[in-house]
Amino acid sequence: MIKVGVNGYGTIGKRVADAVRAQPDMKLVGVAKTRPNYEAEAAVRKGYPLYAAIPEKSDAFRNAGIDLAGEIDDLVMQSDVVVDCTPSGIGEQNRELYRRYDTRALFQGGESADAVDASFNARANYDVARNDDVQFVRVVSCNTTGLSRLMAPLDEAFGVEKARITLIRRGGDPADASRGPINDILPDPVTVPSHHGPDVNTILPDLNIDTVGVKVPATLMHLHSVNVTLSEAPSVDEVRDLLHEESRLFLVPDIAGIGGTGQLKEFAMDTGRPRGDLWENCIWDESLSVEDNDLYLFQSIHQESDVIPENVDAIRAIMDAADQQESMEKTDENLGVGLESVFGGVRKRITPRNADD
Ligand SMILES: NC(=O)C1=CN([C@@H]2O[C@H](COP(=O)(O)OP(=O)(O)OC[C@H]3O[C@@H](n4cnc5c(N)ncnc54)[C@H](O)[C@@H]3O)[C@@H](O)[C@H]2O)C=CC1
Ligand SMILES: O=C(OP(=O)(O)O)[C@H](O)COP(=O)(O)O
Repeated sequence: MIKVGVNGYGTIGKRVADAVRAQPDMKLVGVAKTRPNYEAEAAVRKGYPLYAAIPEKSDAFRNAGIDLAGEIDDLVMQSDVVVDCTPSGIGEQNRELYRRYDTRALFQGGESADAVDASFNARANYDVARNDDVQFVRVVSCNTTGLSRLMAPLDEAFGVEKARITLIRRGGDPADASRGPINDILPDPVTVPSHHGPDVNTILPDLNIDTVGVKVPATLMHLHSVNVTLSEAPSVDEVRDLLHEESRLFLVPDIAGIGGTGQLKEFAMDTGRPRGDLWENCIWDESLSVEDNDLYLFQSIHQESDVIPENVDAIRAIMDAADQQESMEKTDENLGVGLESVFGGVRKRITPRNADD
């Protein structure tokens, strides 16, 4: 049983805690929070032991009538792995805390690749974390996760000569009132190519990829406009069959009448997904096209949740507790990953194409 702590219980942390609890081979030791807000109350209601992320603020919890299981050092001591889900840049400051107790830690995409021993995506480079020398692993950001999951099977099956991606990025998360834009479209980053391509290269070092990003007044999901020049010239059906084999790629059937990210989220909520989460890349099936060697498609990424199954797999990988296929299938099975649309028939479970290597 892998003992897991979560440090930082916000958009990502609360989802990681729920996903860990759903795994039969993991025990959620507890979650660390800075203040007794509505998310702390939810953690208590779920029975998650609560730890003070900042010891000096412990009294705030007691004054709010919330019993603490301890302070952050106690959580780190009791955990085999801590999943650090603090705001961008804070994780790096916590490395010494984890080192002090020789506790392995996962960081999120807001941390620098230089701050860790390895950057991780379960489908593209799972084994990179299965090394005794690896104490700190970064689960790459939602956009990099979505791009790595798509490029890995395409490169394995057809060879990728060059990928060119335009990322239409949401301005902030729905619950994040401090962000925008409210009424603008921003080249963001204005420098091109953007940081996303090099971030994908922390996962797929040899991939020839250029990305550009814009930010728009939306909160629900990101949207990628994808063009990939392949070494071969597959048919659209060959590409469709390949993508269908991946449990974390959902081909949105045209018959479903899902015209955008709002209806995608509505579909997720209608299917009963917790918080309306979409752990999978959502690729519009109708957008798939191949012109000679050039593949085109649109995919949407639910930034709040696509990294969640990746964190679960990274826990097993850093503990060397399972191989890629075993972990991804276990994660998918216990979390419920692998959208099965009644329109598109039951999806095949993932069998990583390099599983037989
Ligand atoms: N929200 C998103 O779309 C995505 C975020 N990420 C990354 O995940 C990480 C966390 O992001 P979010 O969950 O969105 O942030 P968030 O702001 O929703 O949650 C962060 C939580 O950490 C708490 N916190 C602040 N300082 C802390 C400290 N010193 N110790 C412990 N907890 C502390 C905050 O109170 C908050 O509850 C960041 O690196 C971010 O870049 C990655 C993919 C997508
Ligand atoms: O868009 C994201 O990161 P990325 O575009 O830098 O890959 C993630 O959703 C986190 O971004 P945020 O820091 O705007 O919340």
